[in-house]
Amino acid sequence: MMEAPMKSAILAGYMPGFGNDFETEALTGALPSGQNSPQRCAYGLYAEQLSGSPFTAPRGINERSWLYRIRPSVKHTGRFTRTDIPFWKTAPCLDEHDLAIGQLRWGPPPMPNAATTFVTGIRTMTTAGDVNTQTGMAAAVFLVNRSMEDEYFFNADGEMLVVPQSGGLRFWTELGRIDVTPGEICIIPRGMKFRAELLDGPARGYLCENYGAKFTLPDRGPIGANCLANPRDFKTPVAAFEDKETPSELTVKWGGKFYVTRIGHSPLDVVAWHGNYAPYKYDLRTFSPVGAILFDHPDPSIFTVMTAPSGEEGTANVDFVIFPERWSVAEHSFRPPWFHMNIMSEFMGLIYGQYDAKPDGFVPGGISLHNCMLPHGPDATAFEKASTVELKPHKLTDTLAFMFETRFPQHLTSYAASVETLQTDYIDCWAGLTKKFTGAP
Ligand SMILES: O=C(O)Cc1cc(O)ccc1O
Ligand SMILES: [Fe+2]
Repeated sequence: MMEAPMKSAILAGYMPGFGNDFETEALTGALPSGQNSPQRCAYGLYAEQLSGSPFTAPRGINERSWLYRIRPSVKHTGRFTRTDIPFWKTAPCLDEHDLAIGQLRWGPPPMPNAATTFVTGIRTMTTAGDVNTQTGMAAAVFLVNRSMEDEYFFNADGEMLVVPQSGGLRFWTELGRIDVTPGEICIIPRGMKFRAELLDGPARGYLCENYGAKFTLPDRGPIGANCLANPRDFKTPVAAFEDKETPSELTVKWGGKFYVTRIGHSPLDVVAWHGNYAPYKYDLRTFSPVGAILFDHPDPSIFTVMTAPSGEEGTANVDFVIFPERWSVAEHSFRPPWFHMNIMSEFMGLIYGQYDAKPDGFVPGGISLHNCMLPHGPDATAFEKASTVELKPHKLTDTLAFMFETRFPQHLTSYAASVETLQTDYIDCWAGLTKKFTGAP
């Protein structure tokens, strides 16, 4: 009998690790050995440094890559002119609407009828902080029905955390190709040129634009050297390049405004590179959750995949937290999230399945927003069930929700305040929580 072919743990086309010093070449000998700037590079390539941190940043957070490319980036920009991407908003973006504060929830925003690419299909929901002081973030959905062709983009305002919810995307970036499908995420660093192609019909998902320090892995403290997000599960693409002489346009997001320049070739022309400033992807199903194995419900920070620090210890500019499949085993405990008011502002999305605190109304592709100090918690149905259910070990299967949580209040865009899937009756999910106090113990 023929044996089934052995499946390798190594993902072809990617290099494993988080923040490693990678090296990769698409043509043999393209990468200089032992130095960054030879007098003449192999293949007639130009050497260029792309810095993701100030030159003098401490070693642990110093990030840069050396790119060996057909033309230097300066030849990928002619004169810029202003352009509009009307629904992509940037902080500060205040007073766009007159909706009162409140707990908010949306169904999946509708796919536009017009053609939308990964860039024109961004619909910003909230902005927080200020791009000019490199603090805060913006949370968006993307609704994409067309691939980018001879159209390229880079974001000078922040790194982009892409969380697909349906369909898939292929990011052709300067440093290589990343395919990302629901259950995976990818990060495209500030300044990295790319175009996005659809993999399988229209795509939708969520985007966090992080204006602050880059996402990194949280310290594990007493958890030790393993579990949560393990570095080997982060995958950076190997070098791949286009040598394409066709009329193209490059759009840049800079200071919340958009600029375009027309060029006669593809800017994705990096033949080889080395360094630690690079795009990467991560499969959220490789996250190894650690939780309460006897009683009580811990803080959701135990599920932090990545954190973008703000400079103040323990106070993230953005935390990216997931609620993955897991066993629920706590004894004599109310197992779902408790009622709470938090200083951090929580933007949540659902990739698939059901979220335990909100069995109804929070649907895949939907969004909830619980802003700074606005009370929330399990809805009445979830509360009743979790208060009375027999507490056997129970597996939460086929479920994946996430949260972009920031220290800065999240302000709604006019799109978020007016999109037809805004659930104006969200607050009613707590209406069934009645007074149970009788005075008797
Ligand atoms: O509000 C939410 O659903 C997110 C959340 C989950 C949890 O387990 C504890 C706190 C919290 O904010
Ligand atoms: Fe919460």
